[in-house]
Amino acid sequence: MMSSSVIDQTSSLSSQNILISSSNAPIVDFSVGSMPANYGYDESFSKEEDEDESNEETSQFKPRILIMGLRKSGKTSIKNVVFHKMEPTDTLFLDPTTKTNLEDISCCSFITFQVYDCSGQIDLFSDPTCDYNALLKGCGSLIFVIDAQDEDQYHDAITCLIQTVHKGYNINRSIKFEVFIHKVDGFPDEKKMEIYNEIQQRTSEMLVQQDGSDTMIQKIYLNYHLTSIYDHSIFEAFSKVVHKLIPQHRQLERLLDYLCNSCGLERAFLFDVASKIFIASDSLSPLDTQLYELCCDKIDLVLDISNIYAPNDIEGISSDDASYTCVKLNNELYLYMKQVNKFLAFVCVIRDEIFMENRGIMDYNLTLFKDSIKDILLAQQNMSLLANQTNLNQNINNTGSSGGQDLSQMANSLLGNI
Ligand SMILES: Nc1nc2c(ncn2[C@@H]2O[C@H](COP(=O)(O)OP(=O)(O)OP(=O)(O)O)[C@@H](O)[C@H]2O)c(=O)[nH]1
Repeated sequence: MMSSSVIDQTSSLSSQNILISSSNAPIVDFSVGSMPANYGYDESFSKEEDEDESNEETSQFKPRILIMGLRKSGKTSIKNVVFHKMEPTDTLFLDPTTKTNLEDISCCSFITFQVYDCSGQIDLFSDPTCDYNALLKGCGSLIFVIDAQDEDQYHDAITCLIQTVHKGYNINRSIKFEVFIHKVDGFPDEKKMEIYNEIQQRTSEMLVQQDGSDTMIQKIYLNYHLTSIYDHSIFEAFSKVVHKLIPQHRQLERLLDYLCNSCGLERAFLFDVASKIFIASDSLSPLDTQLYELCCDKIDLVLDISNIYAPNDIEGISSDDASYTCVKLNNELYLYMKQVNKFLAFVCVIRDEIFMENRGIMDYNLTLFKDSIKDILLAQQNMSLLANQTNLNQNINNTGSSGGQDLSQMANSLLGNI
């Protein structure tokens, strides 16, 4: 219904213009080990020689997401679809996970976190080979996946969730529990809401029952999402999980609010291009799922075009100031996309008459916006550096060894790239 014609591709469709010139892109310290190279992740960003060493040391400061759930609930599929661009239908052939996998995901400058994919085949809490204390201690968010298509297993899944919440909360009070009521594709909306309410109600009742009061349920952060890998709901839910782990999320939201107000935008997003997780969106109106899906499709379209014109060495989309892509929808709206840096893209929806009027203002404001993002990145890296320094000082105090050289190496690798 809303399809479209590309009215203004990047400056021209030569591969040089579509490709990001890495020399112009703001270079930041990313570790990208787990991401496929052809989704905009420049090897040269991550494969600096001494970076591995510093990544190892900084990895302990990355927020961690733990994915848990009963067997066959869809944990590995979620991870692969969101972070590895696996086609949903290919997940039908996935082997069962037999041990907990730790994976470093460094989607963009803001998200550097780790995902633990726990095996549903073994009970984490009774497995002697798994140090669940350490696992939960460093965990920022725990995603618990419940298979909504398997009504017979609801009870077991909820029992396991309650046990997990109890253990998790006792080990780490700040952990955020996110329940993915998964595989809801094919269900009508009423059925989805029915399952949602049922699971939420049963979980609350059992938590109160086990705890003997409602004290715990008032204190824990427990949130529910309806998800499926066959539509955008999994990306939306993961985005919401990630937002809570980004300390600068509110600042980014406010930046987008300013941009919407000053340029007359209907909606604005800051996307991680590779995963289509949106890092932030303006807070002026509630999230419109249809618009979000259109923006995701827009990213796919641009990546596809880029792949055609630069199939071998595609590393992203042009991030120079003059390049942007714009698609006119058949309802007087434009979808506008501009790469902010190697990993992040700004995507907005704007009315056509306002777009024509405000193009100059938009170009100017987007230049400022890109600079602000760079400042936020720098601030984040300084904070990581400070955290590392504190840790090193603690190590020095504990072991009596000198960590001065390590620290200066780390500082160079973190800040030298900006
Ligand atoms: N219909 C539907 N099927 C899904 C969805 N997500 C995953 N599946 C299917 O569920 C099955 C199990 O998925 P896995 O990702 O292997 O499940 P898991 O939780 O990692 O399983 P274990 O390795 O046993 O812990 C696969 O056949 C997937 O194709 C979904 O959103 N909708």
